[in-house]
Amino acid sequence: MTNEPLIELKGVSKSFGSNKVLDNIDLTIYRGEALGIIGPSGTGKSTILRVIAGLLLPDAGEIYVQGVRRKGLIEDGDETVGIGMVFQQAALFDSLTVEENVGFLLYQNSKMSRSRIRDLVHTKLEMVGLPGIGDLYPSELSGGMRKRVSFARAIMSNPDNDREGPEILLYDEPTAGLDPIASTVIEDLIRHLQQAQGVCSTYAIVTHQDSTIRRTADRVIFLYQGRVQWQGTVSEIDSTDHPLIRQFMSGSVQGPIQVVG
Ligand SMILES: Nc1ncnc2c1ncn2[C@@H]1O[C@H](COP(=O)(O)OP(=O)(O)OP(=O)(O)O)[C@@H](O)[C@H]1O
Repeated sequence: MTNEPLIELKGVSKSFGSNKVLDNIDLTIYRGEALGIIGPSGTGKSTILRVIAGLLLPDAGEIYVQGVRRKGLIEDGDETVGIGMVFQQAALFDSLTVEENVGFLLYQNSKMSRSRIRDLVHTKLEMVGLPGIGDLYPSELSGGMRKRVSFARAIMSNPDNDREGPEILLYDEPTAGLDPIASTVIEDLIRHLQQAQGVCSTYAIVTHQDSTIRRTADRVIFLYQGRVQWQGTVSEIDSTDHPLIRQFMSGSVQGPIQVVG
């Protein structure tokens, strides 16, 4: 990790109706950092990822990408840093092959030849450890394989735009619903992609899984009631006596976190 800010949120707030989900959040993600975002269900973790990704506008506050203030959504196309997002559900199109899913944006938005896109897709599938599955359909894959295909899609880029892949990847619960071994495969892959040259050396990851927090995050922030209530290193999760962290990590229903439902 460097001490160079890649993404900065300053005073960011977001409400849905009367539900204030993010409340004056300040957060910096540094280049090369692996940031874990944890907190109880419904506390705004996916929302903050979507704000960071530029998929959702905050109601108040500013977002800086490499020191430049972002003016709109990512679709406005003036982002200086490539940002990829891996959604909670793999969100693949069932009627398309793996290759068509991974290369979807290039097929839709570029004039690149089919064979060139195929080659790029092949490279990305190799990076996620799934060479040779381009002709299969999502229904023929396991849940873990579908997740890895969605990683391949997130790191696809158009080399004509002078980028080898996104610089920052945002993962929303990448190991949800996977057994412990499949989770380990995904956790290893996340670290492997971070070390692969030129691709997504920085990431933020939302997760509920203990092993994923410990194996994929360097620094962790704890969101609750719209605020960053705690932050520390992964090892400090075990040493802190902060009541929110102690309750959350022990899974106790007794404590300051209000149990909903
Ligand atoms: N598009 C939306 N419209 C209305 N409310 C929304 C919308 N998106 C999120 N919310 C609400 O914002 C709150 C935070 O949702 P969010 O998905 O960010 O939480 P989360 O911490 O990621 O939850 P989980 O851990 O259960 O996935 C929830 O109360 C949710 O119902």
